[in-house]
Amino acid sequence: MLKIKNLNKSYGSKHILKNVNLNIDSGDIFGFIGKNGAGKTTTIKAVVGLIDFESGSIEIDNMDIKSNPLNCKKITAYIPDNPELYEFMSGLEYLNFIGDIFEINESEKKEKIEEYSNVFDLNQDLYSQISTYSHGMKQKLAIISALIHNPKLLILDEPFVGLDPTATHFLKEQFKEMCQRGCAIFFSTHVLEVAQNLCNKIAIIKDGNIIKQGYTENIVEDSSLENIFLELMKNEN
Ligand SMILES: Nc1ncnc2c1ncn2[C@@H]1O[C@H](COP(=O)(O)OP(=O)(O)OP(=O)(O)O)[C@@H](O)[C@H]1O
Repeated sequence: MLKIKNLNKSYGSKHILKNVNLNIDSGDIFGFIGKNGAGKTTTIKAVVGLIDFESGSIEIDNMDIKSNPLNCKKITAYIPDNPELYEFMSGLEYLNFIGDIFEINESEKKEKIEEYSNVFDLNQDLYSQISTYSHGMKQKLAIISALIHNPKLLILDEPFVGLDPTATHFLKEQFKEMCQRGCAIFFSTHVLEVAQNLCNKIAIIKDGNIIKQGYTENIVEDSSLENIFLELMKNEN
């Protein structure tokens, strides 16, 4: 569903991503792990078309993101770590707006908005202006806006930051449900416990290099992801 091949990205003279190769299949919940500044957000931004890159290729559902950007975006949902929403809209207006962009029919849109705003406990606040929302409420709204259009590929940057325990629980349940329907989920996180328990596959990036990638159980074996991660950070220095 998402194939990143030999991706290289620099900011000025600083080589940030160094031949990054990642493969995320339908049904995967794929965790992307690395220290601050390792290159996670840069990779994600390249995938969703927010930044250009010098070499390599990115394919979503066998479509190249550079030659077929619109069709890639139609099947992808992206939730950044700090969602910038239209603050002057109410939550409901925003969700309707996103639903219309993705051409969801009226009855399905209404049903999905109701379902997910209940699940994420945002139904009471849907008529309030987004400018009055807390960080966590904005995060929930961004998540709902991604879920209502049923993406084939869901990409999230640090999705659990700022979410309360109930919303965290429901998001994890949604991930499992979506991956059972064949959706591919790719997210960055610093919460290694969540990654270990939730993700069937994991990649670890250090200084722009993928230093480990594969099935979680094969990476962790009888240790813990935290131990493996700390060990890898030591070894690679
Ligand atoms: N717009 C930019 N201009 C110049 N350098 C940048 C820019 N954005 C990111 N970088 C650099 O690219 C490197 C990777 O940053 P990135 O945001 O991808 O890290 P990250 O793994 O997501 O980190 P974190 O866990 O802290 O979010 C860092 O050295 C950062 O300083």
